[in-house]
Amino acid sequence: MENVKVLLRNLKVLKGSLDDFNTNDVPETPHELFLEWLHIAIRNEVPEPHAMTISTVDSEGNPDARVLILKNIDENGWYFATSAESSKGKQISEVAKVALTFYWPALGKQVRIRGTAIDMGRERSATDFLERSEVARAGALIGKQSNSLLNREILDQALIEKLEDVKETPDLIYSQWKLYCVQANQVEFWQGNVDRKHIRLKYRLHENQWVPELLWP
Ligand SMILES: Cc1cc2nc3c(=O)[nH]c(=O)nc-3n(C[C@H](O)[C@H](O)[C@H](O)COP(=O)(O)O)c2cc1C
Repeated sequence: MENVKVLLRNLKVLKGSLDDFNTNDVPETPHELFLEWLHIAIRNEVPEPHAMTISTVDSEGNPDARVLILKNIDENGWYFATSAESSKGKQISEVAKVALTFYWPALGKQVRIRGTAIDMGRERSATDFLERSEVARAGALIGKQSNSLLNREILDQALIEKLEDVKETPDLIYSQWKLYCVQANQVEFWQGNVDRKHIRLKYRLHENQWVPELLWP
């Protein structure tokens, strides 16, 4: 049998010429620095640079994590949207504390955000919902995200029906769709280095001011 341990050990990480990270002159807020890094990722054609892992905990403190798409970022925080009926939706309604993780491998850059997911309310959630493609709206309108599915034919049939509904009533809104904003209290920027002198800069929110500090790698 193949020796997976050897196979894994021989895989390379943090390849190529990675950027330096000048920590002497950083923006006042992590939001601005995040945008700078996101633009670098987009310019460098990092695949799906807006994909992030969102970690939640359930009411018993058991962690959970999955990938979602970042919808927006502004001075208030990082936005994502999902179904309130899903596992993550239920977990957030019980414990609103979440973490977001971005990793852009070609750049050796990681960003870690810790904070609270705030429900943006009915109107903004509806606007986000209507900005989705027809098929994405149809999928969401079925509801039941993260519930057991008996077989794939049921999903196919439900999608056909909901797509017809969406075409007939283009402003149909799935009431359980929620847009959330993650209001951060800590944001860490990690720049990998081939010589393992990784650079870590963490912003902490202290009395409404962002305070950056370096961390040991
Ligand atoms: C690249 C990528 C993007 C995704 N984007 C979303 C998204 O924006 N919203 C969403 O609800 N699920 C998205 N998913 C699916 C989630 O990872 C997850 O499977 C689903 O939301 C159910 O999660 P839950 O059972 O923890 O609630 C995405 C998955 C991938 C791999």
